Amino acid sequence: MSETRRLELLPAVDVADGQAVRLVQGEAGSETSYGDPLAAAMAWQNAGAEWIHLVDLDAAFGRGSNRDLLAEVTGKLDVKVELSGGIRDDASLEAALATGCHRVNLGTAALESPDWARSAIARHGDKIAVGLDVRGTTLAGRGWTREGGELFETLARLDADGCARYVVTDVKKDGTLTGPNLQLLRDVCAATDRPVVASGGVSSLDDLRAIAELVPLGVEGAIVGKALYAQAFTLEEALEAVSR
Ligand SMILES: O=C(O)c1ccccc1N[C@@H]1O[C@H](COP(=O)(O)O)[C@@H](O)[C@H]1O
Repeated sequence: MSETRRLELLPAVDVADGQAVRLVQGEAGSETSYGDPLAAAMAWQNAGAEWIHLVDLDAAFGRGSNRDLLAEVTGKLDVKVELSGGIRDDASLEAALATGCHRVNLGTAALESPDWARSAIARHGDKIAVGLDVRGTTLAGRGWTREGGELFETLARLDADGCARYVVTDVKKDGTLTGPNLQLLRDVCAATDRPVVASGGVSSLDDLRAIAELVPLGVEGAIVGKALYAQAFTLEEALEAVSR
């Protein structure tokens, strides 16, 4: 008898100007600061996290880099790290992988440099995930400021290229505490046999339970950001909520 997998939770640590921040719908200037990124990541690790979703927002926006800081944070954590933001060429990819992170997310590069993304996937297999950040079914890149094609066409291309996993973010939900876009997750799971990590909008333990219901469809994990920082629930409560 096959056993249903438990939903993985990935607390998010998004870094801008050296600080852990949360944005609303990815809008530059909407950030609330939550202090030292290492302290934030350690707090989630100490609360039982198996993963940290670690994002260099300045690199994603193309306005700077927190590369050394993110490498230091990754090196000090014992849990798995999913690293993203500004990974767009061989140099940034090699630097990201050299941190010892468990995997990296490609965003803009998967939209704008399909040949390079294909080659990165071929070279690194499941060390690479692609972030599909959407408004409706229109993909967004470059700090979510530029449109990057149609979701399902891009998904088909990336599936054919062997992409191992997708991190699906509803940009309009991100940082809003208005609940995840469950239909988007169902639609993506119906279009691919690769695992999907859900991102954007989680506000409550019931939201996490609702995402956990999608595990049999292919949802593997959920990124949780604002709700944890706003103390809507604790990570311990979240882990307990998805454990059964
Ligand atoms: O996570 C955010 O809030 C966010 C906001 C605006 C842009 C990107 C954001 N996060 C993640 O950054 C990477 C994309 O970076 P790039 O395009 O590869 O440079 C992706 O994982 C987004 O989800």
